[in-house]
Amino acid sequence: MRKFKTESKKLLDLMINSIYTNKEIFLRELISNASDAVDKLNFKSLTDNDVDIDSADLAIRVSFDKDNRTLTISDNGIGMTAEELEKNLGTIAHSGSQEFKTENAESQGNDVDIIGQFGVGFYSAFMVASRVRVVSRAFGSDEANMWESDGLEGYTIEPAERATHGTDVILTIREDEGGEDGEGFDAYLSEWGLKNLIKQYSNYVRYPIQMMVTKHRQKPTPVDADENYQPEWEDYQELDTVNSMTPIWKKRASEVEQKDYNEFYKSTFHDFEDPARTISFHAEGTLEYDALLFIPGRAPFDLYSKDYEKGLSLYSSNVLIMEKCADLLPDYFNFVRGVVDSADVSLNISRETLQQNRQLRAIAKRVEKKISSDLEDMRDNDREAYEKFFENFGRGLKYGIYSSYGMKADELADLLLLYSAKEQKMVTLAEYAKAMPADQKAIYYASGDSRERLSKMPVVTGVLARGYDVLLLTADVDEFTFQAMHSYKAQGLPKVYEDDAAREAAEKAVADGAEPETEDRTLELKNVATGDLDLATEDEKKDAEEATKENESLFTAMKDALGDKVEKVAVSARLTDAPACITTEGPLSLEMERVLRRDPSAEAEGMPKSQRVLELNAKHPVFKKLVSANEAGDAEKIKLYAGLLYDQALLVEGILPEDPVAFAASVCELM
Ligand SMILES: Nc1ncnc2c1ncn2[C@@H]1O[C@H](COP(=O)(O)OP(=O)(O)OP(=O)(O)O)[C@@H](O)[C@H]1O
Repeated sequence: MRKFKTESKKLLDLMINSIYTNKEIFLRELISNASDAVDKLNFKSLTDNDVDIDSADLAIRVSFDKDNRTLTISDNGIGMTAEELEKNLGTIAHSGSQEFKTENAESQGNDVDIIGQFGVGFYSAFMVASRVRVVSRAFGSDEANMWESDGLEGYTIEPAERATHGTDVILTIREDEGGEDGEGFDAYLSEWGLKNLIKQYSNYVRYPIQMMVTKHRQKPTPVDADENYQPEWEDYQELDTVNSMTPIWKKRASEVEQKDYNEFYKSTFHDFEDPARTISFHAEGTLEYDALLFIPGRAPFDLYSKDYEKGLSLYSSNVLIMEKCADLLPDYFNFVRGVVDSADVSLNISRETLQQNRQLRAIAKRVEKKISSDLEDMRDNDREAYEKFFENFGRGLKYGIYSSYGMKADELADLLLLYSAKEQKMVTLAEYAKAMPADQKAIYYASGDSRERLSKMPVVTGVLARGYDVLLLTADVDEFTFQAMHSYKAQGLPKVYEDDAAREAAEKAVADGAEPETEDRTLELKNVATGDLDLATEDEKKDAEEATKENESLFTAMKDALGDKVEKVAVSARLTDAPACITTEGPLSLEMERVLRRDPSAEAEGMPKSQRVLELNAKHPVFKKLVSANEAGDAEKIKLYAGLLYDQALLVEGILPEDPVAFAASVCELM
């Protein structure tokens, strides 16, 4: 017996016990070796006239013998001589494939897709096998040899028999340890287990991977069968190609029909609906790769659960490296499914991940750009589909802005759709800004749990009455997103001229045929129910100031009656028809307070409270009643009215009075 070199022994031990996290990948490694061997012979036949083979015959075969616990991976590739067996399999970390690649680097072109590079993959067989035999006959030689080892001390090489060129790798599979934590080795001796592994890791290997599979058929009806004959069925075995070979992402988009993409999507990503969009591209440069991405037509049920795993499948030379490579997708595009395939990425030795995150980052950046521009295209050219997309996945985009504290707003803000109270449909922020009257200075929004209710709220109707649109936000995350964004940079708005002379000059220029001037403007996002909207005209402001001055004692009395429910009571500059409304000062709006309160831990942690203001409409008859009660010194009435106005203003916002019984009693008392 020849002994493994000492270093090799250590390495072998490392291989078997630590390099791989997943034992099942041994099959991927052995099939990749077989594919390399076939590829090398194919390459030779293309470059050497003496090598006469029919490339249609090149194939890999997987078979098993349950009774003897053997699994065999055969190929009719280039094979190995005794010396090559010694060099390639006797020395760990010697890669004949890497050598082949280097030797043929110049003439190689696109005709080969050699997978091997480290010279270790073969030994992963010992993770599942107690003994490995390799029977090989080099192309052009009439001798065969067998390499054999138990993966511990050493190996033997002896003459053997093989009818034609190629290699059989015969594994004696370890005994199954059974039980829940057992190794499940028996799966490597079963048709479905092997088929699944081939499909999972080696589906796109360029050469057919054949296996005898069991099929079911109806037996022919006997000639003498009468009407009582019951059809009989039988199992039979047939050699089948298990892998689908050509990776669809390597084909040009123009060569593939959408229905084929749809089929691929559905079968690969287990969806029953067609994807909403298919994005395929080929990147060239320092890092060459193909990518095929899908935007699903519906949200998977677990998208917003913590079990949901984002990621794209990463392939290298048609072999699966990682099922879900999370680094390839930002969180807000976590719904995208697809594949990235690159022969250029530097794999780590177990071929389970990459050595360099820099490469992943470069791919991820490009992938993100492609997704964004595809979404923009859908938004601009197929609004109906985009609305559906946004319904499914918009929450993630909003959350992306919020969780990055607005840093991702530049990338994501234009992908948002929001409901316009004026247009009564979903609009983008750019569309909102474009439709604004020239004097509008901010983007207005209201936030609550139903569009219906919001559109009737006095703070909303007040702003609408001034001719300004209001966005009605109804999702939990909406207002948090808007606060994180703070503002939106609208591009190409009609220029606003501060002084008349400049405006007239510009108008004249346009009349003379010049293009109207445009400008970019940063618009603050303002909640119509918080702070000062600064919408009142000079006259309105003056009226409000006067009413405030004249009724100071009334406001003090009402504030005293309401206690710490409100920060203050004041004259409103935003109400038109309603007698009163609740607004807030500071960053926390009523709606945000309500969303935060839904978190059960909020109360215990000392929930921040919004600073509420009871605003009164000085033009409303109710106000006159308050004034006369105050003049009459009727403190009881002021208290009753203050409480009622406060509760009903909250009711309009969809917030129940803190003490509904007291509220009902007050209404009765008034009646
Ligand atoms: N079926 C085969 N036919 C011909 N040569 C083979 C076969 N399997 C392995 N070899 C040779 O043995 C060498 C070592 O194989 P091994 O799987 O350990 O490494 P590799 O494929 O070169 O690299 P990697 O570790 O990246 O898979 C290969 O480079 C190849 O030259």
